[in-house]
Amino acid sequence: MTDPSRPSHLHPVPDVDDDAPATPVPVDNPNLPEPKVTIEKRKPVLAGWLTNRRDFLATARHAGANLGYASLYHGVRLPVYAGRLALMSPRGACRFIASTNRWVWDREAAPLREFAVRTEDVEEYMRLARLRSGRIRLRGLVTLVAAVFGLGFALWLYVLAPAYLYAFAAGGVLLLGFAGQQPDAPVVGPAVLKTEVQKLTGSIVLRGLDSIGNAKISAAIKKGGEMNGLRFVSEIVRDGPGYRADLDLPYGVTPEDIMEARKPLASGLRRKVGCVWPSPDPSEHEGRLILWVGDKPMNETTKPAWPLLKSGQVDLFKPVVFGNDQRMRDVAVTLMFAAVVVGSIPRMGKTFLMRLLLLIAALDPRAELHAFDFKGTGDFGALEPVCHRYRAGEDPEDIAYVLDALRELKEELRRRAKVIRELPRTRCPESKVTPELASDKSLGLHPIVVGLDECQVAFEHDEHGDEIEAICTDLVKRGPALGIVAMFGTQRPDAKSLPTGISANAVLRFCLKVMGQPANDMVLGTSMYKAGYRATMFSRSDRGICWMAGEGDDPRIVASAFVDAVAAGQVVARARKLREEYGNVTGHAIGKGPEKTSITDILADVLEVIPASEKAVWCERIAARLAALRPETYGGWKGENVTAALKPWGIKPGQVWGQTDTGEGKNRRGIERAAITAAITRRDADRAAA
Ligand SMILES: Nc1ncnc2c1ncn2[C@@H]1O[C@H](COP(=O)(O)OP(=O)(O)OP(=O)(O)O)[C@@H](O)[C@H]1O
Repeated sequence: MTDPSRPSHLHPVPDVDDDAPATPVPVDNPNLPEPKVTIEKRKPVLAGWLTNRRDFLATARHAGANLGYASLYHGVRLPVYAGRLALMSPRGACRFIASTNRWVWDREAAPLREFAVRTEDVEEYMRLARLRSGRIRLRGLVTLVAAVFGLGFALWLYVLAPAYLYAFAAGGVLLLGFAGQQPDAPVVGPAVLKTEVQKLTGSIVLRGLDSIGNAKISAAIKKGGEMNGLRFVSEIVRDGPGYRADLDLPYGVTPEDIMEARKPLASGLRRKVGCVWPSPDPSEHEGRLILWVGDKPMNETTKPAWPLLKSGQVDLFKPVVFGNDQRMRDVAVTLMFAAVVVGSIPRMGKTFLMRLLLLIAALDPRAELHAFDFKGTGDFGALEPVCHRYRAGEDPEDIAYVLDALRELKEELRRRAKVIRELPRTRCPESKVTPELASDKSLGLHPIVVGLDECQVAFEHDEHGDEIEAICTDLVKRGPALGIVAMFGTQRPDAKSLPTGISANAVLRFCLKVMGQPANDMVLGTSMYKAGYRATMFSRSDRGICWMAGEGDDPRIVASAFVDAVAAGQVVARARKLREEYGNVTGHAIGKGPEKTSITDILADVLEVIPASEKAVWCERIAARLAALRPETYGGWKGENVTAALKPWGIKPGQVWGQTDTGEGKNRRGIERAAITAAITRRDADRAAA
């Protein structure tokens, strides 16, 4: 049992002998030295927006834009303003006469004089009366002189320059109209209506935290915080377009607990959820929370332009800026030594993000680009002038092209592994491609970047899906060390579209909006949803915003830069120039495709081996004839290979009567020539329509 008289810092050691009393051991040694480490944080001399060029430009641009807008707004309303002010000028004139009258007769001091009369203070009254007569004399004189001079000036203008007189008169009318406005309905209203965003204060933060329903936090707030470790560690400051609060959470509570409850937290803070971004502080302990609350939701904040849009070159071995975080600070990505997975529901910006990553690769003149778009809409079309291999579509010949290109890459993997194995340790100490090796053209170890958008189409292909998956898994596992970066984009992140060999081994993961935990964890990695990294929290308007995992310790939210097809074309034009100078314009960019090892046109080949004189031929015979026609492609084919290859074209084998080599009559599975010609007609018509 615990001895209540024992000080709390004395804890019993485990009993060795059950009968002997537990020996108390002091835990808090009074002589334990202090760590003597004081952490100092200097406040910036100048406000952040004054020292950061981008912030300064953003502020100036914002002010300039408001000014321009206000000029335009009021400019078009000038005639209306003039009319309304003219209408109000009689009231203004009356007010002017009345106030001049009050001033001349010193009416403002009347209450004082009345007071002196009421209190029968003769002396005070006499003093005020003297003051009044002096004032009336002076003010009357001033008014008279002003009236005489004004009239004289008007007459002088009337004689010498009547146009000026009218201008002065118009100005006077407008001034009188201005004075005649009703205070609650001014003629000239604001062009830009401003709604003040509430300042973030300590009590608002505590109110928000209290509302997430965490028992430890609520108890700590009730007790006054400090007892359970809850405290602000520095004052709340402006940080980019929002406020930042740094606080220690109660013992045992982690930032992930808060990140999981962003919505109730936003409700407690009375902000949109897109404004509220709790995160851990990687440089501090596990209980430190950085709460950043933006003035506007992230998707409504204007993003800075992509720094590489107009100029610049890339070294794929170094981090390259590709987007911004919630505070609009640059976020960089290092593509080298990574395999990349991008997942989201449709229309959230997955293809744009893949294209952006391919543009980054294009700007490294050493890199070889392979871009495959199975959606077939030509989203990667802008990249064609810099691609070594490029294909858009999912027709059999497109799949055949990609397969040939991937087979080449498989060979390339083998070759690279051999080159690296044979290099001396001094040149290649870590058995992986280094920037120096990548720049040595004689070794052929330049970066290769392969992007497959809507990769599920390829992986689920009836005939070649397994082979494509095997090669891609190899690219993901061995590729990074050998300088090959493979990127996979899918709008259906499940085990079939993103095979486990790929999803489990990818280093860089980008998850735009997804609908549930399985898809979230499939893209970001196991248990990410539970840890609070949830791409389900994004709304449909959060296009281009994703969780990025794999760069840095913790996943982070990034709004990827917006580069549309036109801008992509401009970047590619620049990249092409860089590549021409470096001497790296190859393959598709100069009209060359991969070496054909797969079937390109099975229909044409089958038709070639079934002469018009034969109505139908057994599948095994077609296989033998195809092998004779193109041994490199069809060598080793059997009847079932023919059946599988023709299946995507809707051609099914039927029973065909024929004779064996020994002259015996038999019924076997075969293909009708007419079915092939019909399929070719259908295909050609579809292509013409497309
Ligand atoms: N970084 C971004 N910032 C803002 N808007 C973006 C961004 N990226 C994409 N968008 C917008 O989102 C739309 C959809 O983008 P995209 O075509 O890349 O989606 P997707 O996820 O690939 O769709 P699908 O799965 O149908 O191919 C684009 O038309 C674009 O306007």
